[in-house]
Amino acid sequence: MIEAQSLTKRYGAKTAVNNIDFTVRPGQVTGFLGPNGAGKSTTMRMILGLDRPSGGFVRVNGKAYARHHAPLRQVGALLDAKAVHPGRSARNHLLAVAATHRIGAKRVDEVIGLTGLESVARKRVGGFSLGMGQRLGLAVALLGDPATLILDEPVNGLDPDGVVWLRRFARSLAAEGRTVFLSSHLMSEMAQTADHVIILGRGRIVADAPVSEILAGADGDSVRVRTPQVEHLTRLLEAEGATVSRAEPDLVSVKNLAASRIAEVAAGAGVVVYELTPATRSLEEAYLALTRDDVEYRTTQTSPEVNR
Ligand SMILES: Nc1ncnc2c1ncn2[C@@H]1O[C@H](COP(=O)(O)OP(=O)(O)OP(=O)(O)O)[C@@H](O)[C@H]1O
Repeated sequence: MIEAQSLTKRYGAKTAVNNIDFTVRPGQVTGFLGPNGAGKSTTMRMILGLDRPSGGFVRVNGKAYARHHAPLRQVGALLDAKAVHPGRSARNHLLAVAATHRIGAKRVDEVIGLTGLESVARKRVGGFSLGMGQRLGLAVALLGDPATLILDEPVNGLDPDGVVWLRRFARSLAAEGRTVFLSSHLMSEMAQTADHVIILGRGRIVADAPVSEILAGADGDSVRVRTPQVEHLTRLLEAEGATVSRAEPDLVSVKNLAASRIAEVAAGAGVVVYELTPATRSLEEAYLALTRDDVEYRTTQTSPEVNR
């Protein structure tokens, strides 16, 4: 269980995490989502006692991380998979970390098996691919058989098989009753892995809900309408009870009105329409809509591939 209250982190004038409250519960996978720079890593670092909050607090399994006598046995974390001595073998690296907590070689070999590292366990970590490095990071996280796992962007660098493996693995850890908290900037990834998501935008929580709820909310149908007479058509459609939001200078998204009715209204008023496309909003779009105002560095591309 992870509990944050009024958790805040400021770096000079910049507020990276702004007074957030949340609880991550055992027995399920909780996804931590947000665009780059939203504050996910900073929050995870505070959970793990690597950064001091400027305000508020966060507890893991009932206590601040630093107050646990054997933190590896409470919390397993995967933050930066590259932070490993390159000359050591994977097994020796695990043995070295295990020794700090009086964890024996038997458990080291167990986690090697759990993470599928048997064939490379005696190879130098320096030659590992990113995916193998991620598996090794996970093996370290699991050494103490912790009740809580915190994984920062764990699918980064994994090949498609690795992604499927990690997804199943995260779910099996949660099924054992553990708290599994993993970050990602991809909603589509979380939709397949997490039971619950907490979405961060510019240091604030913009959603904290079961994935099923976000999916249900994402299914509102809309119609994309491209026209050079945006203002005029918007007024006409709103008079019909539609909700119209502007996506681009000449493009609107229309809800609560059928495409056929939009066409009739436009034709009746002599409004030129270049495009009229009924669209079902994908989960990815729902996520983008939630975080639209919170992206620090925006590209000019606005419509990602539909991805569910
Ligand atoms: N040590 C630091 N000093 C100053 N600013 C920082 C520091 N660490 C993070 N920030 C700023 O805090 C904000 C949140 O960063 P953070 O890395 O937590 O975001 P994130 O959601 O994890 O993003 P990413 O996916 O890019 O890692 C960003 O604006 C970042 O530039």
